[in-house]
Amino acid sequence: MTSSQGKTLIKGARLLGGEAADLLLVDGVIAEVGSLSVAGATEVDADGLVALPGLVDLHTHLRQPGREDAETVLTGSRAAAVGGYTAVLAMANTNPVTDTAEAAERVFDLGRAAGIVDVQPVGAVTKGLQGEELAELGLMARSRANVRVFSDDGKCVHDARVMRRALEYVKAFGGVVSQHAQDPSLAGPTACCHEGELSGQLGLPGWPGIAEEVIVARDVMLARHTGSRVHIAHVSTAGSVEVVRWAKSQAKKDGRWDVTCEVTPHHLLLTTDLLTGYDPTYKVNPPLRPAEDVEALRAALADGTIDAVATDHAPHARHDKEHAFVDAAFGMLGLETALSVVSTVMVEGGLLDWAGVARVMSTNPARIAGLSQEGQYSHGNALIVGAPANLTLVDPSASVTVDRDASVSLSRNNPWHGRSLTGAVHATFLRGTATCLGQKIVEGSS
Ligand SMILES: NC(=O)N[C@@H](CC(=O)O)C(=O)O
Ligand SMILES: [Zn+2]
Ligand SMILES: [Zn+2]
Repeated sequence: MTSSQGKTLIKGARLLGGEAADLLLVDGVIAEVGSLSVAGATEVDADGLVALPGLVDLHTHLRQPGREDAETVLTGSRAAAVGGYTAVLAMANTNPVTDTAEAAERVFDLGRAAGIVDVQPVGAVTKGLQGEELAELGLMARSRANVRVFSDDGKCVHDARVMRRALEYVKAFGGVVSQHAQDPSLAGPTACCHEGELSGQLGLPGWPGIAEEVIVARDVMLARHTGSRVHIAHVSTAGSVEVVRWAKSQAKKDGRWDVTCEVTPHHLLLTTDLLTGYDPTYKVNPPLRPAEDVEALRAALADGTIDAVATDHAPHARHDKEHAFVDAAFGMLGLETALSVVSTVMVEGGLLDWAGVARVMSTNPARIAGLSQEGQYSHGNALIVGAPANLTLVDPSASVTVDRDASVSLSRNNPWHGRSLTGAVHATFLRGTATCLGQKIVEGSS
């Protein structure tokens, strides 16, 4: 383990892609920033590397408890560290569902025991994700796990009355409801790809963008009505972005509502025409969309309409994924490749600078998840003296060809396999301790 008690000196990193400086990490915090030479410190050569605050993923499926053959809190934490993350929000659609304080504390404790990233459990909105009765929202919030984000992800909270009650409830403790926006009456139970010309040609039951958009529209109005916080998970259409852009412009006027949203790396780059080969690796919910939607998502991430990039890392065992397209499980891996995809699409594409990447992959997600003010467990901080030493070193010019078999995840449903991307995570530090160094997980950090 790299000097958890000792000192680490990061030499010559470009802070948020700007000026180069040395960073001294001592006892879990950034102790000094400047031109430094420190006797007895472990030195990390960061010449040419960009330093970002540790990445925060608002949307990770860790599969424990229940599907430890696909991922565990430990293996998912390793994948997160390799991907530059220092905190992840673990979705509630496990078995059993994270719908009680005890269940949330179990996930929280597994995360602390792994000790590689801060694992923050997401609480279910409704018992068993059934969409009917509210789960123990208050008890989860007051538990040791300090749950602030609630989601039935995998399922939409489709009953407007239930959504309204949930928003009213979480408002009391500054919680947020993260909505998987998909109206079940517009997206039938067999839908498995974007509804359009191609779904007709392929003979696959499609689900239309409007199934997402009507829920986004309803929920931003519920956010206004309740004065509570709605976060839209994995927005995938130009129409959703339009609704959020409108809601944010209105919210600026009266300050009464708070709407945020996230986009996944795959919806920023992959399009629905990948489905022509019926490869279930590309089967995901919400589905890959046409290029016009992808363009709108990129523009919205650049202009701040979309607040965050979140992976929706969704590991699946081979026997659940390797089926005929209609029968395969929904979801794809994302933690290890997210930064490289964002670097390729947004930075190389001239749409965001590195300060912008820090905003959408660390600062904004930390704020949305309520992790900005948690003392030594705080994330998304500026790289300044006294801040917790959660940081990521990125090599902006590294050229990587993704190899799914090099993954530390237990699953192999990797849609990026064989693709070349520009920009890669070099190292990750959690409270001053390297969890990933030279693109490798640090042995013993678990
Ligand atoms: N994204 C997916 O396609 N699948 C997710 C569920 C979800 O995020 O809706 C999963 O849990 O596998
Ligand atoms: Zn979802
Ligand atoms: Zn998800």
